[in-house]
Amino acid sequence: MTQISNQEIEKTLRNSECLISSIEVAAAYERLAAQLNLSYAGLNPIVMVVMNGGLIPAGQLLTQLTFYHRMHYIHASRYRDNQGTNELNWKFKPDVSIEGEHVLLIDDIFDEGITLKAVVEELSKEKPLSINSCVLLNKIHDRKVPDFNVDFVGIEVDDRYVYGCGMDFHGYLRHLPGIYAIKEDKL
Ligand SMILES: O=P(O)(O)OC[C@H]1O[C@H](OP(=O)(O)OP(=O)(O)O)[C@H](O)[C@@H]1O
Ligand code: HPA
Repeated sequence: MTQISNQEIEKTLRNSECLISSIEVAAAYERLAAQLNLSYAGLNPIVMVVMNGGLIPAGQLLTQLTFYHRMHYIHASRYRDNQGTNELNWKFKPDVSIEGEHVLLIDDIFDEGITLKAVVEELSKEKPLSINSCVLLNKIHDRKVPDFNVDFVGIEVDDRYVYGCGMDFHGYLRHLPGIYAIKEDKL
């Protein structure tokens, strides 16, 4: 990923508005953790972080989990091929057996749903006992993939390109503790 100068990044930050504050995000993590703790009590699942974006939400959630679990990760990215079709590019497939296991995927955002749907379809071939997904954000629009839904959602977000809390702006700004977007008049 190409480097962007610090000045350009600072300009992006000046042109950004906060859509969801770090306080609201922290409250969403608490709510999500409480739901997961109820759903997974005693189930001893494998928690799979969907890299890169899932890293920060997973880190924030894991310390609040009260059920015993093992943590692994997968690395998959969406890309549009030259036919305009959405494909999933597997960069790292799980190197553990998930057969007969409860699996919980954690990602940052459910946008069109291409990534999580494809990941769930692929991992389901290995016959896990259950496979569910959890995201910090669900983006509200009517372009979702058919026949798939995410199971645990922290916050609904407007249909804008967002960054922070794991989500990037040209590879940067994943570390921001709130959710940001470019101001409408600066687009
Ligand atoms: O619901 P979708 O429309 O599939 O979009 C959501 C996915 O897109 C982003 O990943 P991306 O492929 O950009 O890679 P990243 O995690 O490295 O940012 C994000 O982290 C989700 O995994
Ligand atoms: O709004 C978004 N921001 C960052 N990454 C994303 N991947 C899908 N949608 C988004």
